[in-house]
Amino acid sequence: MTQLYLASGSPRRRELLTQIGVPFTVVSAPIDETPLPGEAPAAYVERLAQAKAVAGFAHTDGRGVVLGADTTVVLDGQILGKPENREQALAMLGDLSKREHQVLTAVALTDGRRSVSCCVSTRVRFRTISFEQALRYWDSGEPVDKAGGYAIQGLGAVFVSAIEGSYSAVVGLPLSETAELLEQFAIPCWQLQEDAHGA
Ligand SMILES: Cc1cn([C@H]2C[C@H](O)[C@@H](COP(=O)(O)OP(=O)(O)OP(=O)(O)O)O2)c(=O)[nH]c1=O
Repeated sequence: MTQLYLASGSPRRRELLTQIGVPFTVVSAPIDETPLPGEAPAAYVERLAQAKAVAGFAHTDGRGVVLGADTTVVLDGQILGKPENREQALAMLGDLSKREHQVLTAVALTDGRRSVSCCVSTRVRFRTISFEQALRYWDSGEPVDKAGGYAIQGLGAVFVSAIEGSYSAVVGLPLSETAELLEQFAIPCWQLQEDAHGA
């Protein structure tokens, strides 16, 4: 069986990959996440996902497959990354209030010879967020390491009035598309533990 490596420090991505029953080993390979001048958001997330996979591959024995992913929030064509401080987080939440935005998540796989990737776009609509709510939300500690300053899987769920597309992509890894990419490297999902069904 091909060994899968997850090049990510994100606990969300670990949980999501575990959810679909794929065994993996985490490798840490931080990269520079600065957008290139004039870079389109979809090109940006796909480039970062590929860069994470390639950087992770350097930390393996060269015989496995490495998965990298990147998530960003896009509003009016602008990339909203992780807020660097309270002011940035409050500004992001204020901008997202009562509007629809896109969440882009790209996934890339490489085995050192062949690389595949995809980018998934999901539409998320927020209800009105008051300044006081944004302040309290910041104080919860949740926005700090999340693209766009919120977590749909956490307290931030109360802001989400509608979603069109992939929920798991918003959290950090589009599971249906990831399964398809894994199949291209003959890595199946649902690798049940033998003792899980009494075998
Ligand atoms: C919009 C949104 C983002 N996020 C998270 C997913 C990502 O972890 C993070 C975006 O940052 P990323 O740079 O995509 O990922 P990361 O730095 O957390 O992890 P790594 O690069 O090591 O893989 O925002 C949520 O958890 N929930 C949400 O609703």
